[in-house]
Amino acid sequence: MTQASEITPAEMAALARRIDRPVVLVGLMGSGKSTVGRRVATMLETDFVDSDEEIEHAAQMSVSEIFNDFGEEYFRDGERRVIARLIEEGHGVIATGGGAFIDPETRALILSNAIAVWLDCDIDILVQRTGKRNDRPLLAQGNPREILTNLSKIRNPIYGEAQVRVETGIAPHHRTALSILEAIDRWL
Ligand SMILES: Nc1ncnc2c1ncn2[C@@H]1O[C@H](COP(=O)(O)OP(=O)(O)OP(=O)(O)O)[C@@H](O)[C@H]1O
Ligand SMILES: O=C(O)C1=C[C@@H](O)[C@@H](O)[C@H](O)C1
Ligand SMILES: [Mg+2]
Repeated sequence: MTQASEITPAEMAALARRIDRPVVLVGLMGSGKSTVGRRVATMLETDFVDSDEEIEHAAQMSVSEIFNDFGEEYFRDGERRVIARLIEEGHGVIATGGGAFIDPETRALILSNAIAVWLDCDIDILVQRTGKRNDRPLLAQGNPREILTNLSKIRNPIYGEAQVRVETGIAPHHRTALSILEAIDRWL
């Protein structure tokens, strides 16, 4: 494929045909899994689902309410089941919640049935992006920068098991989506 900024409709269609499994986005809170993932799906002319949204829909509660009322373990159980269903249904692009890929069962399922893409992003950028809303219960438990820094130390080696890694910096959503497609194209 030529440079991403020059992907032609024919090249995009050819890439979409070569992608024979769901593209599953993993990474820390604020890395862009939900917003950029939706763009990737639109560009590939495929469907998009978000595991956090699916859990909220199934429970008829927000992620924060589930954490507050039932605790993180209960949320993780639901997340494991929802992601197994989404993989089984074979969606085009799946945005996971930030902790989903850390669960060994979920990770094994994703790695053997999907293309996992790690959106790797600087803590400074994540702090700035996640600061806009307070709907992430883990970040409400203390200093968001410290929490994100600690999570990155624990999780980055695990996110690193994804087949594809994309460094995402300060760039428009569309540009990041193109970088993801380029990286998948190189990996395939
Ligand atoms: N590449 C980008 N450029 C500019 N803003 C971005 C980019 N990626 C994400 N953002 C912004 O950062 C915020 C968080 O992004 P998003 O909700 O997609 O993250 P997430 O990875 O899905 O997080 P979570 O794990 O909490 O679900 C949103 O306001 C989004 O618009
Ligand atoms: O990184 C995490 O563990 C989380 C990320 C969000 O997507 C939600 O799934 C929830 O807030 C937990
Ligand atoms: Mg999200």
